[in-house]
Amino acid sequence: MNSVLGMPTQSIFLQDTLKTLMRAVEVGGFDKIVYDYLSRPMRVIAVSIPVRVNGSITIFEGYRVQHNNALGPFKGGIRFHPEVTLGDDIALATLMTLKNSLAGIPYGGGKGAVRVNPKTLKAKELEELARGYVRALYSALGPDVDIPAPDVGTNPQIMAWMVDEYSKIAGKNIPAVFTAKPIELWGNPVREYATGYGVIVAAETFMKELFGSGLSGARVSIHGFGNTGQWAAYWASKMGAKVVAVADTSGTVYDPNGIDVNKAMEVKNKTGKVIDYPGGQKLKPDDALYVNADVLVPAAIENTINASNVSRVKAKLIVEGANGPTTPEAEEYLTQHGVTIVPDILANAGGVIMSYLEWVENLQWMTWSEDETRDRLGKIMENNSRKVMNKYSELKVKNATVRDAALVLAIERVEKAMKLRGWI
Ligand SMILES: NC(=O)C1=CN([C@@H]2O[C@H](COP(=O)(O)OP(=O)(O)OC[C@H]3O[C@@H](n4cnc5c(N)ncnc54)[C@H](O)[C@@H]3O)[C@@H](O)[C@H]2O)C=CC1
Ligand SMILES: O=C(O)CCC(=O)C(=O)O
Repeated sequence: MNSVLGMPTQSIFLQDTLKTLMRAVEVGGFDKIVYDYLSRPMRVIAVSIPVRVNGSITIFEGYRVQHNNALGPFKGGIRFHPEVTLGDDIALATLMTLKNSLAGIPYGGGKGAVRVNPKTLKAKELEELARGYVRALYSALGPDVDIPAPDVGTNPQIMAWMVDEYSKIAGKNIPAVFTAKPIELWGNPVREYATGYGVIVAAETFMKELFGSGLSGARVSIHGFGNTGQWAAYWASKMGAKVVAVADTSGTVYDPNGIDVNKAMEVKNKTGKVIDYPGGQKLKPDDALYVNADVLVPAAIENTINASNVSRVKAKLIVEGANGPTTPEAEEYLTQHGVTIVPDILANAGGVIMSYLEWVENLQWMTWSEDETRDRLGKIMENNSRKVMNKYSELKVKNATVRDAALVLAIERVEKAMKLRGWI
């Protein structure tokens, strides 16, 4: 099957995700049935969404992959991207099941996608697409069924339109069905920066463990300068690191003396291009992966560090802000060369952990303060990083990776839930 409603299903990302999952199932000594469950989604819903674009109707394909709900409602973002495939969406939903399990939150995993370049749509058209997605999927969503949030190409404004559409159909306000909403519409201020913040708490914890000192004075390079990358840069700099490179599709800004992160964020939000930053050397987008840095944060998209470029990476610690940025071949090379990778399902879990806290607030119609929430999130990220490190030191398999340890912990929790439910 090459397409569903026109959306391609092929995905190197999915093949790699399944390869990595199989490896962890073997490392952890799990039964084959566990792989059989986790290597396929429980449900895939494909919908057509008609939207009037420039006066005529365009039909967009929308998807929601509900991967596994043994631990609770399906949970994960919605991606608007012109090249996303259904296979990519399945890979992302699989990672959500594992991420939510490792995070210790009461969620299964899901992910949505629409094959669209949101930058080509006018605001009204984007709103119609967001509302159309909810109308088409209404019966499959719900605060105790499936709770979406943003991912690449979506944002709090889109969540606001979505929660409004869902509430209109339901005939009452139901805030807890979407997370990462604007603050004025039942959101929590921490969610905006939660993913990047969590990446940096994980980086700090691993730096201390591996090198005996935290991020202070360390050189950090950030590839991808959207929600995850910008806030990772911000918190790295706040924790005393020197951010030497930041990159988006317009290029890399490199300054070995350190970039003014606030200025870079201001420029990016004004012109849409980080390359407009006044100062530093201007390099190609992928050069941020290769600069001299102690810590590299890939925060753009999957398959960024792969067999073709891995030998150029110089950092000794890679902290995955993006989902699936390192292919298995690249990871094997890096492991052999003494590089530690803090895997996506641990490193970028700050976003969904904060979504969970927002959901708990919404279910009770209450709010916590920003400081209280960030503190709670930081502690969860630090504890989970330590749990993974401990598991890593227990693994007796040759060439085991931190990713293996994280996945084994994640699989253990889902396996227990599936056993208790009588699924396996
Ligand atoms: N937003 C969130 O809360 C979470 C996001 N993630 C993951 O983080 C990654 C980034 O997501 P967001 O920051 O939300 O997306 P975003 O759309 O806000 O930002 C993506 C950034 O990557 C850049 N980019 C894309 N391709 C690039 C390339 N080839 N070279 C250099 N830069 C490139 C874009 O220019 C943009 O600056 C994705 O893998 C996403 O799944 C993971 C957990 C939560
Ligand atoms: O906050 C959420 O539910 C979305 C998180 C997400 O999509 C991710 O972690 O990749």
